[in-house]
Order: sequence, then C-alpha cells, then structure tokens
Amino acid sequence: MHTLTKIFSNKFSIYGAVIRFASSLPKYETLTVSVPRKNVYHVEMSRPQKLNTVNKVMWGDLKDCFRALHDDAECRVIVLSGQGKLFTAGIDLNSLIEYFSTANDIEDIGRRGRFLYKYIKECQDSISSLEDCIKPVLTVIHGACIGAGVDLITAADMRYCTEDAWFQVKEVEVGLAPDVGTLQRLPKVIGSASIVRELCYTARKVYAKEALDIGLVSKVLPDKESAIAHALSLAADIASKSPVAVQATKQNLVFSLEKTNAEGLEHIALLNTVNHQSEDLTKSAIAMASKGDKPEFEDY
Ligand SMILES: CCC/C=C/C=C/C(=O)SCCNC(=O)CCNC(=O)[C@H](O)C(C)(C)COP(=O)(O)OP(=O)(O)OC[C@H]1O[C@@H](n2cnc3c(N)ncnc32)[C@H](O)[C@@H]1OP(=O)(O)O
Repeated sequence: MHTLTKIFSNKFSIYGAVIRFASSLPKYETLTVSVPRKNVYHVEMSRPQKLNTVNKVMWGDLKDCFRALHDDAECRVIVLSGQGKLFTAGIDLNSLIEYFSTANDIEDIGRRGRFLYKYIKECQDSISSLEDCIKPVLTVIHGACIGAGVDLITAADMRYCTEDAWFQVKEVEVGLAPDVGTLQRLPKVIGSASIVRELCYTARKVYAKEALDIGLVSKVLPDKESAIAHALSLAADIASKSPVAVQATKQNLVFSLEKTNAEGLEHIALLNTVNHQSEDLTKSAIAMASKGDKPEFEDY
C-alpha cells in the first residue's frame, strides 16, 4: 500500500494534497483561518454572537490577515464567509459610538479632524486589503450583508450568496455617507449608476434574486452549506492553475479599473515580460499541446 500520509514540519500531505496544521496558521481574535482544500484558505468572520459586526479589533484583523495571505506562498485563493446566522450586520454600532465620543472629547477642531481622518483611513485600509491582496478573494454571503459588509464584499473578486441573503447600503440610515469603498467599488461591480444611487440614497434592501439580476453576485445557492461548497470548488479549480498567471491576472484587472486601456495594456506587457519566462507557462503549454496530465505548479 502507498504511503498515504507524509508528515512535514507544519503540514501533512494526503494523496498529494498538502494541508497545513491549524497550529501553523495565523490566529486572530475575530477571524478563523483554515485550509479546507489544497492551497485554498478559508477566512471566517467569527463574532457570531455579535452578528460579525466590525469592531476596532476586526478592522485590524482583516487588514493583518489579508496582508499575511498576500505574502503566504501556499495560499493561492481565499474564501471569505461569516459564522453564525448572517454574514455581517456591518459596523459595530457600539464601537462607532465610542469612536464619536472619543472624538468629541478632543477640544481642538484641527486635532479632532486629524483623529477622525486617521480612523477613516484605517478602516479604508482594512477593506482595501482584500483588493490589494494578490490572491483572488471569493465571498460567500448568507443571511444579511449590511453597511460595512457591502464595502467588504465589493473589494473582493467574486460574490456568491444564499437564497435567504440580502444586502443593504445602510449608511445614510445611520447618518453617514459610505466612506470605506462602497461608493467607489459598487458602481464598478454592478455597472448601473442609477441602481447604485437608488440603493445608496434609499438604503433599501436588495434580496438574493435582485442581487443576481444586477450582477452583485455571480450565483445564488440554496443554503450556506451549498454556497460554501460551490465557492470552495471554484477556489480549488483556480488554485490548480498557474499562480503566476492567476496573480498577474488579478494585479492587472485591479490596476486597469482606474486606468485607460493603453495604461492597462502597458502594465500587463511589463508584468508578462517577466512572467512569460516562468516555468508555469512552459508546463501549461506542454500539458495542453500533449494533452497530458494537469500540471502541478510550485507555490508562488
Ligand atoms: C469610518 C467608519 C466606516 C464604516 C461605516 C459603516 C457603516 C455601517 O456598517 S452602517 C450599518 C450598521 N448596521 C446596522 O445598522 C444593522 C443593525 N442591525 C439590524 O438591523 C438587525 O440587528 C439585523 C437585521 C442585523 C438582525 O436582526 P435580528 O432581529 O435577527 O437581531 P437583533 O435582535 O436586531 O440583534 C441581535 C443583537 O445584535 C445587536 N446588533 C445588531 N446589529 C448590531 C450592530 N451593527 N452593532 C452592534 N450591535 C448590533 C442587537 O442590538 C442585538 O443585541 P442584544 O439586544 O443585546 O441581543
């Protein structure tokens, strides 16, 4: 009988699939990280008793986690979901009140403004860490996705939801203009300025079917279990491809969002000047041409 399991320092392999020991994965107070499939990392918001509301610790954890996964060569694709009854109820309103009360204690308007600016920028950096992470990020939304949740999912690459999911750009109802990404990214995700404005001005709920119709999500699955299974299966498929090719593709898609076609083309030409020399391209081309086995790629 073949050796089924090989023990390494912080990982083991079953039938060629390298799985990391949980103890070697990064730990966060508000997030749980696991590796359910080869090279596929699952990040779960894990404040279910607080409806995965984003408090000060979670803003920091999200940024630290996605920056760490950006640099983790074994991680090729990330699936983000929420534990408990819903994806997230948005910002933790208690932490928002605490933040305003701290600001109000600062007497001088200039210094108060500096404090508020720094806080907003930190929250922006946290959300942007999903877009800045070079690995594709798939999100699975069940139950509700409110306020900061919409900022979060629109910074991701792909969105899948359950039949019971709903979305709400709720900020105007709590007296805020969204300031951590929804206004910048939602128009690019759904492509209709009219619908974006309607959703942002009215704060009305968008249910799963409409989310699919307007292109906010790629697919609606019956329940959380099937939605996670679907996302993990897609993630595993992406993870089986050349990480050099996949990551350059994300880099260029993100870069091109803000640029002219000419600038985007120049960027991918420069990236591929290096990447065309990668062994991944040779392996892929030979496998395709010879109709051979699916190639295996080194971590990147
Ligand atoms: C620089 C900052 C940038 C970021 C800005 C972000 C802005 C936003 O995110 S705006 C959106 C804020 N979120 C909300 O307004 C959601 C409020 N919650 C709800 O509408 C409902 O709770 C919800 C529909 C999510 C669930 O309803 P359900 O009936 O199932 O549960 P509840 O009994 O209402 O809630 C259970 C307990 O959770 C507490 N809670 C809910 N949401 C929040 C929240 N966002 N922050 C803090 N706490 C929240 C709720 O008070 C209940 O607590 P308890 O009574 O102690 O059990």
